[in-house]
Formats: sequence, C-alpha cells, structure tokens
Amino acid sequence: MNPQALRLDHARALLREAGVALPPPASANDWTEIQAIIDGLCELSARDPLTGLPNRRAFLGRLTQELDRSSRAGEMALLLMIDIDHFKSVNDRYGHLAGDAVLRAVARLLSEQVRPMDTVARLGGEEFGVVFPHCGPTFGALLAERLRAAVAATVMPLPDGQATLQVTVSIGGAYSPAWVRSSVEHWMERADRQLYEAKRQGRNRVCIEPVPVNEVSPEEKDLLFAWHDASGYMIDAADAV
Ligand SMILES: Nc1nc2c(ncn2[C@@H]2O[C@H](COP(=O)(O)OP(=O)(O)OP(=O)(O)O)[C@@H](O)[C@H]2O)c(=O)[nH]1
Repeated sequence: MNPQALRLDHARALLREAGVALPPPASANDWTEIQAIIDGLCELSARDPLTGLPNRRAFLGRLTQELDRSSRAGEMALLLMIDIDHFKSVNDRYGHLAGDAVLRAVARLLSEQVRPMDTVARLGGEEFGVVFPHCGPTFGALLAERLRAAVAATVMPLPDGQATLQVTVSIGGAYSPAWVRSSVEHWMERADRQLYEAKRQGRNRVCIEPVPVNEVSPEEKDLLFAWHDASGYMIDAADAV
C-alpha cells in the first residue's frame, strides 16, 4: 500500500498539538513515519491530557500485569485509590481553571512521591490510582500516609497568581492477594470500599484493607511450586485432581 494514500494529516495534527515529535513525512517506500504515527497515537490513547499521567485504560492494563506478576511471584502489590476532598467546592469557589491547576499539582505531587517502578494514573474527575508492586503492609501504610501528608502540606498557587490554596485527599487501599489470581475489578472494588470508608470517617485520611493472614498454607505454596517445576507452566488446581 502507498503510505501517501493514507489520510494521515489529522493524526499528524493531533500529535503535533500533543507535542509528540515525528520524523519527516514518509516517501512511498518508507514506513518510518507511519510507524511513528501509530506509536504516537497509542501513546496518546493511554495518557490523560490534563495531567499527562496514564489514564484509566492504561492503569487497568497495568493492574492486570501486576496481578499476573504478583500471583506468580507470591508477592503482594498495593493499590491505592486517591480522591481529592471537597473538590467541587474548589471549582465552585475559584473556577474550573483553578480546579484544573489543582488536579495538575496533585498529579505532580503524587508522581514525585513514588518509586520508579510504581504507577500513578488519573482515573477520571478528581480520582487518582497508584499501584505499588512488591509492597508489604508495613511499607504500604507508610507510602500511603506519605502521599496523604505531602498533599495536605502543599500550598498550591492558583492561575491568577493572587490566591493560593491547600487541598487534602482521602485514600483507600487494598493488597493483591499473594499466590492467588484475583480480578482487577475485585481489587479496585476493595480499594474503593476503603476510600469510601476514609471519606466517611472525615476525609484527609488513609484506610487500607487489613491483609488476611495465612491465605495460602506453606504446603499449598510448595504444591504450586512443584506443579510449576514439573511442567514448566502453572497447572490450574482444578485440572490437576
Ligand atoms: N476543574 C475540573 N473539575 C473536574 C474535572 N473532572 C471532574 N471535575 C469536578 O470534580 C467535582 C467532583 O465533585 P464530587 O464528586 O461532588 O466530589 P467532592 O466535591 O470532591 O466531594 P468528596 O469527594 O465527597 O469529598 C465535580 O464538581 C466535577 O465537576 C476536571 O477535569 N477539571
């Protein structure tokens, strides 16, 4: 197919507007630019335009990967749902542009507080999600509290340059169960329930679902390893009996 025959102007314009650099337009037999456009569009479809963070779609993909990885490795991962408190009153009082500036500032703050292997995303509205791979209960509680405290302590300048304001966030969290393949929906629902609890208890706080003890016995873990070693891949327990 001749790349010139494709209608690429719209995609080029979209990417230019989003600040994605493209190579010079392709000649008839050069697919470099087409590939760059495809890559750029994939990148755009995964990003929240206001904050530059991964969007909900990208975050769901990341959670799926993390569930697969942590259930194979027998590690826990922590999912946090973070919601700005009384955000509607920021919009009502200072205007939508100020609200947008607060969303960008919170996004930046959260991103600055996490480790390179963690993922911060904007899930929509004034809600953010963070996933911490390989994270146990003691460390997880510290990380969540650090995020809450960082937001509460920050004075944010508003776009008019005159006013500043401070906001707080409520945080709900849940761990992925080690050794057990759960679903992303269930994981998010558990974290959401804790977020609701944090709001109910008065906001500006962290609630994390307690980790169930002895979810899988050491014998069951050995069994999982044995099946893995013998066959080269994990056999479903139901198929093995
Ligand atoms: N500026 C701005 N506002 C947004 C955006 N997305 C959603 N909102 C606003 O976020 C507000 C969310 O308000 P509510 O869901 O009532 O929650 P809240 O006021 O934060 O109250 P609590 O969550 O109960 O503490 C609404 O006013 C939305 O219009 C956005 O991209 N920019």
